[in-house]
Amino acid sequence: MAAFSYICDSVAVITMSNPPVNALSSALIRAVQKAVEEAIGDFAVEAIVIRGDKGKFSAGADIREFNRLERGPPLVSLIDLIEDSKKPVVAAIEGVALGGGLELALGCHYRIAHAQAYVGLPEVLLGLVPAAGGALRLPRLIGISATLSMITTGKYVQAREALKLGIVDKVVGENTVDEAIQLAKKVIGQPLGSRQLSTLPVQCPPNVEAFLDEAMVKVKKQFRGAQSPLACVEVLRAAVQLPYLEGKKKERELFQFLYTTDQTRAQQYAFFAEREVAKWTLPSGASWKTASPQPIRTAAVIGLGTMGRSIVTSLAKAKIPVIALEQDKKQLDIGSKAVMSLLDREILKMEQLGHTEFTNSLGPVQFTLDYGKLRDVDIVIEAVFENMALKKEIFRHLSGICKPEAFLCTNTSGLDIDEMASVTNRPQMVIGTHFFSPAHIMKLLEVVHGHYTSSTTISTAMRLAKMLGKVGVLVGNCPSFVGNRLMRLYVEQAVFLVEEGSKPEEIDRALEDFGLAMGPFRMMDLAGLDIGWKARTEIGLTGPKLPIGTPARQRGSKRYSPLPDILCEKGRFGQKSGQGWYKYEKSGGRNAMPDPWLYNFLSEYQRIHNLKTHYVTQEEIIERCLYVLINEGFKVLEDGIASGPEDIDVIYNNGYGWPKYTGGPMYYASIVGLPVVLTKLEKYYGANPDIPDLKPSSFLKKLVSKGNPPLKEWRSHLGFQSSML
Ligand SMILES: CCCCCCCCCCCCC/C=C/C(=O)SCCNC(=O)CCNC(=O)[C@H](O)C(C)(C)COP(=O)(O)OP(=O)(O)OC[C@H]1O[C@@H](n2cnc3c(N)ncnc32)[C@H](O)[C@@H]1OP(=O)(O)O
Repeated sequence: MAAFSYICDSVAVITMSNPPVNALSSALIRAVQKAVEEAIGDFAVEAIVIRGDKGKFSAGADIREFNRLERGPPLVSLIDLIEDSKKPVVAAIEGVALGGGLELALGCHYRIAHAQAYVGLPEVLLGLVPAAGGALRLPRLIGISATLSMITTGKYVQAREALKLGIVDKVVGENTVDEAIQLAKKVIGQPLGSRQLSTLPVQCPPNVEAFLDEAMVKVKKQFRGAQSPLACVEVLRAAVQLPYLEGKKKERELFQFLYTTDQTRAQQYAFFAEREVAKWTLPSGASWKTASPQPIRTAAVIGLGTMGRSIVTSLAKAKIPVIALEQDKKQLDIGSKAVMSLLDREILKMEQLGHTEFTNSLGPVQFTLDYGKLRDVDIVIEAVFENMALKKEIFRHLSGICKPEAFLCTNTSGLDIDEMASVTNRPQMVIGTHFFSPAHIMKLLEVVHGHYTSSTTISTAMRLAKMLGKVGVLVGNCPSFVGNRLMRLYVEQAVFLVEEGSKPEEIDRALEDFGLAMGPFRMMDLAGLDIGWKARTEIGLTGPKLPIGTPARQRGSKRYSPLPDILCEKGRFGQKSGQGWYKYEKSGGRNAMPDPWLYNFLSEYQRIHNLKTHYVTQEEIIERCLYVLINEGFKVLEDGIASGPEDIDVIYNNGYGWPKYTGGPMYYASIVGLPVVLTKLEKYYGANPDIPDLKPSSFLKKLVSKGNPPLKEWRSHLGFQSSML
């Protein structure tokens, strides 16, 4: 770890070095400070360039140091030292300048960026605000409105957009450091006043107070429950209302407050959990370290339904040439139009951001009816609808056509990977890749490891996730895998609560107030109630296969609610039919309105089934819906379907709209306290013995009996003998 300087003509070049991302640890800050002081004091130096080692400027403050007590020299004073320098300082930005890294660059008098570099202030994603002057300098450079959008979302901005916004002075295609040195030489001796951002006025829209009030309302709505986006608006208010130095105090105060909250701890946990799940290990000893992913130069997607289209789009966005196959001309025409329209939208989005090169860098898409075209692809992703017989037929076919080295993936949300693998000539190269809709936007990829799947296949699928900009989470093969297995119980619990007297909108509101992106009833209406109905009909839970005489509200010894089936029988499929749990302005409408028809229907249903209703509190809604999900999470761990609680949390944070500021369901359980979760589950199971999913899992009980250990120790209490991974 070092920040060393060399002098090129009269320009000192200071290199920040702290692999892998040059995070600004105490030691690095100290080293940079020393180097800057030396350069300022050196008569031979007339200008300074600051760069990051190994093609990365800096990913910001070292997050790993956040929880440590010892602290080095503050980043803020280093940045002030740079800005106050009488010798011009140029930031040469390659790779990333994020958080404290961008704040440091904003302290420099000039910024040059490589075209592929990204800048951003993502502190909000860690439950914090920029606090090293970033929220005060940026609005002085690019204005309140653009700063607001950047700091409340934490989005990363590519160099060309940064140039358009005015964050950087120049974008170069190569030799960023040399260009920075040239610029530094050119500006030697020029006045620096207008380049010292802290001395400039904030660029405000007219009536800035009203603008900020409105922003606060919007941000509250958009990031329901999250504290840091609100603090971001507050820090901008301080930038507007207070002189720079006073603003700095406020920035620090807000940071200090957020720094002690549960939310920031949860978000930091979520950040590291996302990185942790990439480091998969199997009980056999195979792991991300030892397995070698194979190159993916070309791909094919089979089926151009909703999922297939967006998977093709996702591959094209990742610049992977893709062949899209459909079974007949009509489906191919419909599918190809849909894909082209998705790609057009992506191009438009990128062009609006100033990425003119994007159009040319999409992977080419070829549409075909001919399986023969798949002969040479490296990977095939089957994305036809959930029908085992059809999927097997396709896999049998692929087995005979594709080159022996080709990997065969299935996009299924819960079917048996081994059954599909068994009909191929390469079961070790078959793997589940469960995408989430829309696949070109959602970050999660559940990578499902079958009994035969080789470690090379796993590492290739995990590499694919990374190439697509997604978080891949390795899970075992069981019905519905991890995400949907937990989700089914959560949704079922919500329906039971409606039977017991609650209303869909009350349940949705309670869970949305908790922070979930969408409550279960709005979610069911959006996804389409007919999908679950079809699946339940196929397995005989309802419909003609249901044995005559089966009690309406019981399957085996378990409670069952036929409510969703009855809604479907009445043609209420959700948004697509204009009616479901809610009513909509029209078929395909999105505006969910409570439906008086449903209230009457529910009263009648409760009367027919002789149900005693009770007042369901918000607390009961949250606890029953979430704890049943969490309980299943413990069972998933016990069954060896996920290797640790982090995997479940990453799945929920990235695929199910779980509020990241609670860390994920398992982290949330650890904060509530496992003894509390256990006691509540025992209470609810006692009151509802016909819902066995409320019966506390033995792993939860074990952890409580071991004294409620912290989440990071849970894995060590799991036996590997039952691992499905
Ligand atoms: C009592 C309170 C005190 C009050 C004091 C008040 C005064 C306050 C003043 C100071 C305030 C400081 C303000 C600054 C805050 C920040 O800067 S917060 C950090 C902001 N930065 C980020 O959030 C960046 C996060 N990182 C990323 O987005 C990505 O990692 C990347 C940089 C884009 C690289 O991506 P990729 O190539 O895909 O690699 P990854 O796998 O993600 O990461 C590689 C490894 O690097 C680790 N890492 C990444 N960023 C950091 C970081 N900032 N700190 C530490 N470590 C980081 C990551 O964990 C990976 O590690 P391994 O898994 O071990 O390989």
